[in-house]
Parts: sequence; C-alpha cells; structure tokens
Amino acid sequence: MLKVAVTGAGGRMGSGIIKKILEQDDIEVVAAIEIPNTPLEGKDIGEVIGIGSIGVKTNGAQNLESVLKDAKPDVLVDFTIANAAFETVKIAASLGVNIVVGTTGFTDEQSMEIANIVEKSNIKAVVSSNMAIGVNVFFKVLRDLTPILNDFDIEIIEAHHNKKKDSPSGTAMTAFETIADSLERNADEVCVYGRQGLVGERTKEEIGLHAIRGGDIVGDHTVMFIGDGERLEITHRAHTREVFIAGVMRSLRFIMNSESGKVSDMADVLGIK
Ligand SMILES: NC(=O)C1=CN([C@@H]2O[C@H](COP(=O)(O)OP(=O)(O)OC[C@H]3O[C@@H](n4cnc5c(N)ncnc54)[C@H](OP(=O)(O)O)[C@@H]3O)[C@@H](O)[C@H]2O)C=CC1
Ligand SMILES: O=C(O)C1=N[C@H](C(=O)O)C[C@H](O)C1
Repeated sequence: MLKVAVTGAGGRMGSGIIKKILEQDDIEVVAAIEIPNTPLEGKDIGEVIGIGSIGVKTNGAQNLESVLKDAKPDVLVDFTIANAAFETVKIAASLGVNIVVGTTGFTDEQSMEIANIVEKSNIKAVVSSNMAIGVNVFFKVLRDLTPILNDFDIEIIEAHHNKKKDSPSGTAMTAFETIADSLERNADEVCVYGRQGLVGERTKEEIGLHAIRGGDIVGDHTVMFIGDGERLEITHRAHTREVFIAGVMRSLRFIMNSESGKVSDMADVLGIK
C-alpha cells in the first residue's frame, strides 16, 4: 500500500485527490495538512470535505514535521501556494519523503532550489504545472511546431476561475518557456505580460502572455501563431479537475520506480519525452 500525505487537503485539488485515493486499492491517505493553525485542526478530513469520517485527522502545517514523522508517508502530494509549497518540500525532503508537486507560481529561484533539494536529499519527485494528459501533449506539440513557425508572432492566452491566486498560470509559463527554448530566445528578454499604453509596435522576438479570470473556468490555454494572412491556434481546455487528479494518480504509481535525486515531470510519467 502506498502511503500518501496531502497538503492543501481541504482545497479544490487536495480534497479531490483525497476522494480519488479512497477509490484506489493500492494507495491510502495517512495524513492531511492544511494552513498553519487552521481552525479545522483535529477534525476528520473526510468530514471537512463532505464525505464523512475517513479516520484521518486534519493537521495545521505548523506541525508538518511531526505529522510526517508520525504518519511515515511514502509520498507527499502538494497543491497549495508557491511559498507554502517551497517550505513543505524542504521539510519533506529532510525526512526522506518523496514528493508530487502540482502547485504553480514558483519563482525561477524556487524551482532551481527545489531541484537542488531533491538532488541533495536523493528523494524521488514529480513536479508539473499541469497533470492533464492533453496539456502535456500540447507542450510536446508546441516543441515540435514552434521551430517550423519561427517567423510567426506568438501570443499565449490563459483563462481560469475567479478564485485562482497566481497569474499567469503555471501552464502558460511552461508553454512560454517551451516556446522560448525552442526558438533559443532569452526568456527574460522576450516575455511581455499583457500590454497597456503607448507600447509601440510589436517586436519580432517578443512573446505575449495574457490572463483572463472569471466564473468557474477550470483552465484554458491557447497559443496563437500569427502570420501575415493566416494564423494557427493550438488550444487545450480542461472541463473538469478530474483530469489533473487522474494525472496525480498516475504520478503516484510512477514515482516509486522513478530515478532518485531527479525531478521528473509529466512527460516522464506519461512516457512521451
Ligand atoms: N499541476 C496541476 O495540474 C494543477 C495545479 N494547480 C495548482 O494547485 C494549487 C492549488 O490549487 P487549488 O486546489 O485550486 O487551490 P485552493 O485554494 O482550493 O487550495 C489550496 C489549499 O492549500 C491550503 N494551504 C495554503 N497554505 C498552506 C500551507 N502552508 N500548508 C497546507 N495547506 C495550505 C489552502 O488553505 P486556505 O484556503 O485556508 O488558504 C487551501 O485549502 C495552485 O497553485 C494551482 O495553480 C491546480 C490545478 C491543477
Ligand atoms: O489554479 C488552477 O485551477 C490551475 N492551475 C494550474 C496552472 O496554474 O497552470 C493548472 C490548471 O490550469 C488549473
């Protein structure tokens, strides 16, 4: 049985992951962690997420280290916010707990530090801005397509629900980095976040990133390749969080056989590198 701790256990993704794990024969939830000093402390997480008692208490993240020492999970799954996830990764790694991280909004420095921590502590890790199969095929298509359309103007648009805290989405940032990398452009120099005011004509190199927020949109991403007289648009739309949760289940089954000391991504999990 694979033992899993979930941080952000009461959130949209965390609660969905716990519900899905309960349907699996080979995976179990052994710890549920919420924000530090949560008023939910001590309550059964099943009651908190509306499915009735499952025999796992909710803990505040201020006790993360002792909770992990007691519960001894094989893997910690984190869908929270970047600064919290960064601290959680440090604690999990120091205890030799493997990690599946879907949280987005890390700075470049945090992402690099996570890779260093994983290497130094020799844990196993899957980190991905988007766990949906379709999005990871979308990234692969972008990698193949971009060099062919290298003289087209490229713009990225993402749309998400009105509760999302980070912007642009992690997926849009991964798409941007994939494209900039394929074109051998310096990501810091070519990134343009939205446009406002007298910005002048568009440069050939720039890549625009635009974020829409509203209602209950689960997650849409479009890359527009715009030429003179034609344009090609590649779009992925998530209709339900179940697609991300399915990716987490695949990651959990993949991780224990993955390489230690290295951050794997969903392309590794799906075998589409
Ligand atoms: N990789 C992927 O496929 C996907 C990634 N995501 C990403 O996952 C993250 C979470 O998204 P979502 O579930 O919608 O967000 P939610 O806000 O619904 O859930 C986040 C949860 O984490 C809790 N939390 C905050 N800080 C801590 C902490 N220090 N320790 C433990 N729990 C904490 C929050 O509590 P409180 O509400 O009280 O602050 C909340 O319950 C985002 O970064 C999002 O972009 C989302 C979907 C798919
Ligand atoms: O916050 C969300 O909801 C999502 N976040 C991820 C991101 O930032 O890319 C993945 C997905 O789009 C949903």
